[in-house]
Amino acid sequence: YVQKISSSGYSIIHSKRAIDVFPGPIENAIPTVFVNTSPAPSNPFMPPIYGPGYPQAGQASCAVPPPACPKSQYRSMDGSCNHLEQPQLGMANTRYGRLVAAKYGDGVSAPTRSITGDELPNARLVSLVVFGEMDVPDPQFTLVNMQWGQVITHDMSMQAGGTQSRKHPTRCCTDDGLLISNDLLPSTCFAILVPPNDPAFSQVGIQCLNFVRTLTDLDANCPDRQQQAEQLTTVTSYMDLSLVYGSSIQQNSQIREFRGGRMIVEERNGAEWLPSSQNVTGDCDAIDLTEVCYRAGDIRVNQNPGLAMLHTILLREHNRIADGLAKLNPHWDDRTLFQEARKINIAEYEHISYYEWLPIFLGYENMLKNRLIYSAPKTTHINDYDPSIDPSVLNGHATAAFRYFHSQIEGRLDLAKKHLSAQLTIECFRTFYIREWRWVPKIRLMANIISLFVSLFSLMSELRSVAGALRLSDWFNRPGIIELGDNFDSLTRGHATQPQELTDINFDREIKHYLFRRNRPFGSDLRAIDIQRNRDHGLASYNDYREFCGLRRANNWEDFTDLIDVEIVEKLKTLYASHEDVDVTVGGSIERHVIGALAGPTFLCILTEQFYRTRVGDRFFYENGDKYAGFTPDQLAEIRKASMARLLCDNGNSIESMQPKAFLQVSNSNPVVSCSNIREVDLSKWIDQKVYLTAAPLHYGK
Ligand code: HEM
Repeated sequence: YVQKISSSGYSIIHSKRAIDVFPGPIENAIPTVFVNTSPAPSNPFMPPIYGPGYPQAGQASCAVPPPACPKSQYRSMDGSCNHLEQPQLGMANTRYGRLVAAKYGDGVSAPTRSITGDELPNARLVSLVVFGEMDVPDPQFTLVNMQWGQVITHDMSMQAGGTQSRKHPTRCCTDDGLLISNDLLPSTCFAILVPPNDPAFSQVGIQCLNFVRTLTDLDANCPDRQQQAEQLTTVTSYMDLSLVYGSSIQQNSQIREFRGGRMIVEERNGAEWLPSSQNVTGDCDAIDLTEVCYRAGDIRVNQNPGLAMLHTILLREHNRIADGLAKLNPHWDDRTLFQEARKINIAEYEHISYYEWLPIFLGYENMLKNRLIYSAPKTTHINDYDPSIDPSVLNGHATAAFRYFHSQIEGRLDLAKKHLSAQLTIECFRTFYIREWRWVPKIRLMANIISLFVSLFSLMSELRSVAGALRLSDWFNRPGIIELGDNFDSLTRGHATQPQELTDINFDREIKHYLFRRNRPFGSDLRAIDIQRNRDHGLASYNDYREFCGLRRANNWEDFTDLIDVEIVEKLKTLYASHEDVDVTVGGSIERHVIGALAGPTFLCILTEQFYRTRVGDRFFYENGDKYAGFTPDQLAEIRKASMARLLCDNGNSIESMQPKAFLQVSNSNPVVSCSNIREVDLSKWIDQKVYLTAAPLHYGK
């Protein structure tokens, strides 16, 4: 068992050594192949857009927990009082947690350096040499899988002081990509320098990629700061759909309708959409003020079309539940309807995330063994809340391990229509069979019965065909595209049909050279940013994390070959001065995967630790049987029927069919079926009958 004290003072005692937990053989990873980029498209540069509301350098605040926690059956908006004795745990504007002590260049806050004292190898160079950009579709998983991952990410953390996709007001590079001279350089700058002969950026003379350091508890002068800097995260750590509801009461009140328990929506073309941003040109790369730009519980909502689509679906699900509850309990007031709908929405999301999504990433057996999920009867609570577990999001998780899944991003978003022939067959059936069968000759009846079988067959196989596609970098920060024509449903179907990119060392060109290009020929490189962020946050080395996870500490380069292919280790040798220097973001991303999981042993150890803490450190986790805050056994059984497929069915504009396992591609064992054949959560179990207080469920765990 691993028994380590983290830098924030708590010990990790539950997890077995990674080597014991994952004893199986290791799969081969895809070899790196570096493909040169195409010539730059000739789009003109857009004028720079500045606007109010961006976080400014030096602007960070520390959470102030309430002096006492009121008794509440619902989560607070800012995460406070989830832990009753330490109300600040998991709150917005608190520190990331750390598994392994920080390794700052100056021991306090400066970016990590080599053990030789020199700078670490250039982040863009590492991105180009170690990571590929091949387009390798995943054979099993759909793009919804990747997109749900980003939803979970945005729910759990957001580094302080960043603008994410929007142009940062702190400039480390000039607008034409040159480094600003040292005497004018803001202190939060840590620009990524572009190496000479860069296959993309050198074509247009870009020598510098903007990068602004994350704000820390030292910047914010937090009262309980220690000597070493700890980065702050500005959203609640819990999986509580803070991206939908906001991470403070103020944020929440700007998106809540305060009627019928509903969240604000705007109606256009017969559908309900997220409310509009109050600062269109500031929050989006809008060309004019009439362009659609959304407001939600998280400022990153507009970042890409798939994300805006899932935000919309989660918002509609809230209102769908609130409306359903209002019909069943007409005596409930707005607050009760809002909080109950929020509680159900969060529970469905947690259920989908832990039982449908995470097993794909962490492996079902691994999750069972480490008590992240249970195989329990449907009405049985799992009472594993442990107040000794800190629910904070770990720096090694958010800044290294979870970002490995940037590899799943696809640069082309398919728009999938219902298949025309299937549609025609259904129409034919409707017209002739249903309306006219009474009086048509028998022969026509026979023909129509055949047509019924054909249409059923089409339904059971595949109803979709690709009618177009969006280039990701054309639509960063321009979410309005999802409202055009039938795009919302087509994008939803597309995400449920299209393979995600294979989880490997390849990162799509759209995020490797064109990230947030804002109509310019090139943008930035997300992989280089991930590596630079690793150093900005002073993460301990790959070797340190190996050791922490119970794996063998390498004494030389060759020792890495137990988990990493020899050819990749050879590449590392050409870049890093020592095997002790390898960044965990890099080392963890090139390990061969553990069988049944989508990561190698080091990242799997960090991810497993994180999702254990996120579950067990959350007093409101949906499976808890707390008499006051939990669900009744019958309600819990309903929540456990929630699925990604049904969520998409219920909240599209007009999605009528879906494969039952939406994270998996359509196949004979996962055919597209009518939405009515996919189980739904029956809200009648929420009819106010006061049975709740008398229920005596069986309990698992303590
Ligand atoms: C089109 C999809 C995505 C885009 C464009 C994107 C882009 C970004 C960007 C720009 C950042 C901030 C980088 C920095 O300044 O350090 C970021 C952070 C991050 N991303 Fe992604 N990402 C995407 C999908 C995902 C997915 C699928 C995952 C994981 C499953 C993920 C995990 C993370 C994590 C953990 C962070 C750090 C969050 C924080 O604590 O601030 N992202 N991403």
